[in-house]
Amino acid sequence: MKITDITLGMLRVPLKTPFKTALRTLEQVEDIVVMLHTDDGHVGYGEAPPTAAITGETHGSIVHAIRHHIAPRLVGEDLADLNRITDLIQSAIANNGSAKAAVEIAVYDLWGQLHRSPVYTLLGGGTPMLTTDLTISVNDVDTMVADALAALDEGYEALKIKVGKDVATDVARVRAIHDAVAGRAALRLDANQGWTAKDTVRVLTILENEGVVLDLIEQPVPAHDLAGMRYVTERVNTPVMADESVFAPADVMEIIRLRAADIINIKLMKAGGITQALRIADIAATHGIPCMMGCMLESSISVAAAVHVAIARSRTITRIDLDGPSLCSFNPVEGGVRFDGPRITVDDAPGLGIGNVRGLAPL
Ligand SMILES: C[C@H](N)C(=O)N[C@@H](CCC(=O)O)C(=O)O
Ligand SMILES: [Mg+2]
Repeated sequence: MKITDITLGMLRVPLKTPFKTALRTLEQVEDIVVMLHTDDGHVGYGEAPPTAAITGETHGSIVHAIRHHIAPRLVGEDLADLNRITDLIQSAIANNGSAKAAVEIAVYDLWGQLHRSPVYTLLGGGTPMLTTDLTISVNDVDTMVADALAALDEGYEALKIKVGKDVATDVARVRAIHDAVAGRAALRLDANQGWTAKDTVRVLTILENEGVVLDLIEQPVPAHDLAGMRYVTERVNTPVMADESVFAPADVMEIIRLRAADIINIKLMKAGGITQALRIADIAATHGIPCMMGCMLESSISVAAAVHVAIARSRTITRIDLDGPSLCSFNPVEGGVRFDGPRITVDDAPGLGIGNVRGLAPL
């Protein structure tokens, strides 16, 4: 099975409600879809979201990196040599993790089709079922409480509450949701770099003293501030999770060396795809550090790939934040992973199991 062509499309899917974090507000998924075509008529799918605020990537940069740096290296390559192809992708250009991830995901999809097995089986196997949390966007207190209660009605057992705005209102947000949820769901906070280290310790000390038990606090301080992250980790009981501070395997090694965080959030778009995400999970496993599998604002093509990785590394990846497809107003993908509220299930279709993607505009 040899790669003969690489085509791109634009996928637009409106969200059910605007997605709001300390970094940005978004009303629709607008992602680049990669299709790898082979000499025997197979198609592998991948997807890249332009998350400029986090990865620095835009639509333009993703398309340029794929068309001019990555794709020319892949035509004629044989899927039987997965390692060679992933090396070619990773060494094509520095950074540009989402562009690399989209192409790599499509390669793994084809690799699974070549071996007539789901990707997770080829990565080591596991139970093809996960449970995701749901993100509660940062809004006024009443809206967030209503959103949290609606999520409970849909069966979610873990909520990822976006904070990182002004500290006093953030405390009020978490307190109100904690009281309304009354123990029916685990509560995770994600400040998306919005607080200082001292703010974070202040907020968490107030909440902890009031008896608010949190599953974790994610990326409270700016990505580069590992000293600040460590300052927080040393002073609060709530587990601290690094997100924007960890893109590559070297970043997780530094976090571990500094003891700057308790948990790592792995995302294919930060890592540059499946190969590096597996390395991060394996480094974390070696050091006994648990991981979350997370996503950007992505639809069910690239999130499907994250699902396969999370299943295959379920001993290390113990928390799942793969709610991108649940935030979308419809699923553009036929076949593939099934996203049904908090429940995610995978059938035994080869690769990622994607049959077709509806509404793709050619690029
Ligand atoms: C969608 C997911 N639950 C999430 O919150 N992901 C990111 C932010 C993604 C984005 O801005 O597109 C995170 O910070 O964990
Ligand atoms: Mg985060």
